[in-house]
Parts: sequence; C-alpha cells; structure tokens
Amino acid sequence: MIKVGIVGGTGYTGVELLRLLSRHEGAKVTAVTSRKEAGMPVADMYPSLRGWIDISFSTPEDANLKECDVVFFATPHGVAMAQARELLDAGVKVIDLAADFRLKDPVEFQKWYAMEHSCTDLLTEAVYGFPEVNREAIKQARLVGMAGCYPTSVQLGFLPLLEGGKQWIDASTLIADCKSGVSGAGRKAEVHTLLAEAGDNFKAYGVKGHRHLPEITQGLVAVHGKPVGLTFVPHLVPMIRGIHSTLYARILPEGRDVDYQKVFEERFAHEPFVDVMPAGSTPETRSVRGSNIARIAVHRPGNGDLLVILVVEDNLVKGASGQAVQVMNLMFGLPERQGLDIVPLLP
Ligand SMILES: NC(=O)C1=CN([C@@H]2O[C@H](COP(=O)(O)OP(=O)(O)OC[C@H]3O[C@@H](n4cnc5c(N)ncnc54)[C@H](OP(=O)(O)O)[C@@H]3O)[C@@H](O)[C@H]2O)C=CC1
Ligand SMILES: CC(=O)N[C@@H](CCC(=O)OP(=O)(O)O)C(=O)O
Repeated sequence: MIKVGIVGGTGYTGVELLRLLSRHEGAKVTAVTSRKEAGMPVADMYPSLRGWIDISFSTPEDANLKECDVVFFATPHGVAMAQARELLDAGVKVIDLAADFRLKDPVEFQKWYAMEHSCTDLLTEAVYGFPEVNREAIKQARLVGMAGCYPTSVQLGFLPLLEGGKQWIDASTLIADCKSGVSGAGRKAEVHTLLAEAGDNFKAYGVKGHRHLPEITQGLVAVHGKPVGLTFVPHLVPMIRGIHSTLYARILPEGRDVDYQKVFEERFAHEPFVDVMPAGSTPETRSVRGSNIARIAVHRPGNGDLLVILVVEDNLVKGASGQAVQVMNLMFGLPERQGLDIVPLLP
C-alpha cells in the first residue's frame, strides 16, 4: 500500500485528491496538511468524506511527510519548490499540482509567476505531468510538475494536429477560446468568485497574457518540433466545475484531404481517459463532471479550411487531482485506471 501525503488538503484540489484516494485500493492517505485547520478531523470539515477518510489535518511541520512514499502539493505556486529537495533526498516522490515544475526556463517562470525559482537544479529532472505525451518519462520520475487545467484541455485538442512536425494546419495562428468554472480559482475567498460577482455573469480575463500561455506553448513546441503561435483567451463562467475549450486551427493545402475524425480517433484509441466523440458531437462539461475523462469533438464547418475542436474536462479531476492520481499510478507501476474508474455525475 502506497503511503500518501497531501500538502494543502483543505483546498479544492486537495479535497478532490482525498475523495479519489479514499477509494484507491493501492494507496492510503497517511498525512494531510492545513496550517489553518490543523487538528480538525478531515470529515468534520468535509462531511462527504465521513466513513472514508479517518485522519485529521496536521501542520506541514507535524505531518511526517518524509515517512510517505509520495507527497502531493495541492498548494499555491512556490510552496513545493521550497520542500521538494528535502523530500526527494529522503526517498519520497513528489507530485506538484502547482506550476513550480512546469516551465523549464526559470526566467519564464519568474516573468509569469512574479517570484524567483528557488530550486532551478530540479527543473531539468522534473517531468511534466501529462500522460498522453510523457507516459514513459512519468514512469521513471521522482518529481512531477502536473500540467495545468487549461493546458491539459488545449494540448489534448491540438496534439493530433501538431505531433511529429505535421504540416496540416497553420501552427502560427492557433486560437484557444476557453471557459472555466469558478472552482478553478481555488477555495480562498476572493471578490471575483463571489456568487454576486461570478453568478449570472460571463467574462474574459488574462487577455493580455495568462500564465498558462507559456506552459501550453512549451508543450506544443515540444511535440511539434517547430515554433507555435497561440492566442489563448480564458473566460470565467457561472458554473462550479468544468472547462470547455473551443480550439481553432486554419487548415493548410497539405491538410485539405485529411480525415480529421479518423486522426483523432486513432491518436486517442488507447488512451484510457480521452474520449473522441462521434462526428458532429458537442461535448458538455457535465458529461465529465467528477470523472477523469476528457471528451473531444472535431468539427470542420462547411468542409472549409477551419478546424474547430471542442474539448471538455473537469478542471478538478482531469485538469488537476485525477490526472495527478493517474500520474501516481504510473510512477508506482499500478494500473493507470486504478481509483479513477468513475462514472461522471449527472445532473
Ligand atoms: N482549482 C483548480 O481547478 C486547479 C488548481 N491547480 C493548482 O493546484 C494548486 C491548489 O489549488 P486549489 O486547490 O484550487 O487551491 P486552494 O486555494 O483551494 O487551496 C490551497 C491549499 O493550500 C494550503 N496552503 C496555502 N498556502 C500554503 C503554504 N504556504 N504552505 C502550505 N500549505 C498552504 C491551504 O491550506 P492552509 O492555508 O490552511 O495551509 C489550502 O489547503 C494551485 O497551485 C493551483 O494553481 C491546478 C489545476 C486546477
Ligand atoms: C478560473 C480560474 O481562475 N482559473 C485559474 C486557473 C486554474 C489554476 O489553478 O491553474 P493551474 O492549472 O495552473 O494550477 C486561473 O486562471 O488562474
């Protein structure tokens, strides 16, 4: 049984890890931290976990994290990089849900996250937590920087079109028009996520530049092997969970005769958590709610030169904690689907 520690167990991704791991037959949560709620039983704060999780929050100092086999950081950016070295030296594997180990270039990290990277020596070793591209590297990794929520959906949608340097679409004019539910902003109190601000409202943000832009670009360039130009516009929509990404790509003459439905179906045929829907489908965020599945539909309106790819995921599951459990399974040689065979929740 893998002993799991979670730093930041009171936040939305932390409690989602607790929910998923409570049913995992190969792993047990032995330590979970909160600075503000230390001493409180997890089930007192989250009664949905009564009968499933029987431990209390500890301070990060008291949590005996070095006795775990793996520690998840479900914390704000900057926390994992301060503790990763010590845990790795103690033989503990580390999975960071924040962005500390996503960007390979520390200068880019400082530019987008407004903080200096405190352990740049680990950036080379860290593996990007995106199984559909990095599965083999993840299996060997001690340290994984999980893909972000928007970056997971956008990269999944563009992957089959760009991988291996394909020249079917104009890679310099990609567009990702993305919408997220408010749980994407975390549980901390902020004015813009109040019901009276975010409810019955729909707005774009980060249009000038969002911190996920360099992460998505880094990933797409790595699979394409050539420069990529992306316009990424996130929006906040009045729902709790879910991301809906509408992606646009201009087809080049070389790509006019390609059967894109077939390309997507073949690319993801063996992926346990990516569902390519039948031609003409319009996936809904509620069709993946609570599950680790991303659903994709490919459209070519009027059989013209523009491809429209629709991707939905649950930001807290495939966009965060579910994908992190998928990565843990790979790192420990467990079946990839273990603990993640979940039917989405409707309505
Ligand atoms: N929400 C989402 O959809 C997604 C989030 N992520 C990333 O996951 C991480 C967590 O996000 P989310 O769960 O939404 O955040 P929340 O704000 O909901 O929770 C943050 C958690 O971290 C703890 N924490 C805060 N500061 C520190 C610190 N300095 N040291 C130790 N613990 C700390 C908090 O508890 P306490 O203060 O009591 O210690 C709390 O449990 C973030 O980096 C986020 O970017 C990734 C993908 C999707
Ligand atoms: C709605 C909302 O605010 N979403 C967050 C992204 C979610 C998140 O926490 O980002 P990571 O995946 O990088 O961890 C944002 O735009 O900053």
